[in-house]
Amino acid sequence: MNPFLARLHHLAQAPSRRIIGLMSGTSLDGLDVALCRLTGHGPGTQLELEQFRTIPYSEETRARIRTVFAREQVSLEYLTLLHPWLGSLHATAILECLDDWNIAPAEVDLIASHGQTVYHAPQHQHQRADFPRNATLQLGDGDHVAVETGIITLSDFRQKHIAAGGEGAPLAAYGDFLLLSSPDEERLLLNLGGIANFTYLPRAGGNASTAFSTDTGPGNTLLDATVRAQRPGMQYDEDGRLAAAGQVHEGLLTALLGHAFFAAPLPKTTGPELFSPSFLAEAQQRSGTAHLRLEDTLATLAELSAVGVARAVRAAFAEQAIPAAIYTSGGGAHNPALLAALSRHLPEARFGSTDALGVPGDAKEAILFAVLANEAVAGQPISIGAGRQRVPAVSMGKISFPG
Ligand SMILES: Nc1ncnc2c1ncn2[C@@H]1O[C@H](COP(=O)(O)OP(=O)(O)OP(=O)(O)O)[C@@H](O)[C@H]1O
Ligand SMILES: CC(=O)N[C@H]1[C@@H]2OC[C@@H](O2)[C@@H](O)[C@@H]1O[C@H](C)C(=O)O
Repeated sequence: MNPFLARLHHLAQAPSRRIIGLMSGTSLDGLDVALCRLTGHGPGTQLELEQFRTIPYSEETRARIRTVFAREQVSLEYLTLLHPWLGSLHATAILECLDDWNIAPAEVDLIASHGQTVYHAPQHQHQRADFPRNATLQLGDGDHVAVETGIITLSDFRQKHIAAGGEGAPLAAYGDFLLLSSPDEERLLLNLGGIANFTYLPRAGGNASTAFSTDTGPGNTLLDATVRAQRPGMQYDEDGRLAAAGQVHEGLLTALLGHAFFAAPLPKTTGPELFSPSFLAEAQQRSGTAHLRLEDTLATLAELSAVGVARAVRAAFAEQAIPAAIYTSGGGAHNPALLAALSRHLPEARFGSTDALGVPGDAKEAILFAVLANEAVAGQPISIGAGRQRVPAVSMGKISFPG
């Protein structure tokens, strides 16, 4: 037997596994590295987050990713070169973290690598009759991660979800369901990343098929792009100070909310391919607001993110009451202007952070991929939200051996 298969066989039967989850999201701020000890599998999964770090991307790395990121047309040579280069960059980041944490690669069982999304193309967004399918592309080849770290690596998690009928995202529901369901309350878990999404969790032991996750629209992506364009050197509106100093412009907000995405049925996914600077520029032109003060534009964009969330939440529950408990995660959870807008649009909800549930918000997405790898190796194919999501039970992630 291939010794790596024997190792996987052993890992699958072990009571627990030490797994590094990796995530680099649409904000391009860096690579999130979560060292997890996962005990058991399925609804009994126990998480111990041993270490977590974000390795910031250098300006050069950001520029390289932006050369292809969310662009309809790119150099095929550049894309080909970027794929292994990013895999190698991620491997180096892992080895640096392990060195700092005084952990040898041989003491880690698996790596779960999301890769870098460079293009997300659900059918409702690309609308091409010649390719009537959902599609998504993540770069950072898993073989390079495995060979350079010496650790068995699972990668490219989204393709199976698409092959089975989904949009390849959000996958959050799988990890949220296994780690954060509660017998005491139904919950919404709201991730405010570049794109915002939420997971609905019924009470643990209730009707699991009602759990699901959906994107809701922009989280920080338009806020970040606007700040970067108008304040060179600034990456984002720290603590939402600029947005808090502005006024929402109703004309611009209406123009932005006019896009069909906001009225589309759930679940749905999106990305910066749609919510781009040109999406904003068109809405500004239609509403005659191109010369608004930066503060007012940011206040309006924070409002847009909050209204997107509130509309999707209300659409999910129609005439019924929404779950009272909403737990936030992701970088936008650090933005008081965004949180204030959310509270205004969902006044009946009680907002907290997933930190209070034992899952630090900044690490949650990286942990998700460790959970998916744990299920692929030691668990069963999982089905979440059969009622709404209509994706049959799947195991996600492709396996790369280090040799
Ligand atoms: N103190 C802060 N004040 C305001 N905004 C903040 C703060 N800290 C982080 N952010 C926002 O969070 C962003 C990073 O969020 P996060 O790392 O969750 O995104 P991501 O994982 O790349 O996105 P996605 O979940 O869409 O893939 C920053 O670009 C910024 O907009
Ligand atoms: C295609 C893609 O990378 N989508 C990301 C992105 O970032 C947030 C939102 O858009 C979400 O749909 C997804 O990531 C999380 C981890 C998910 O799949 O749940």
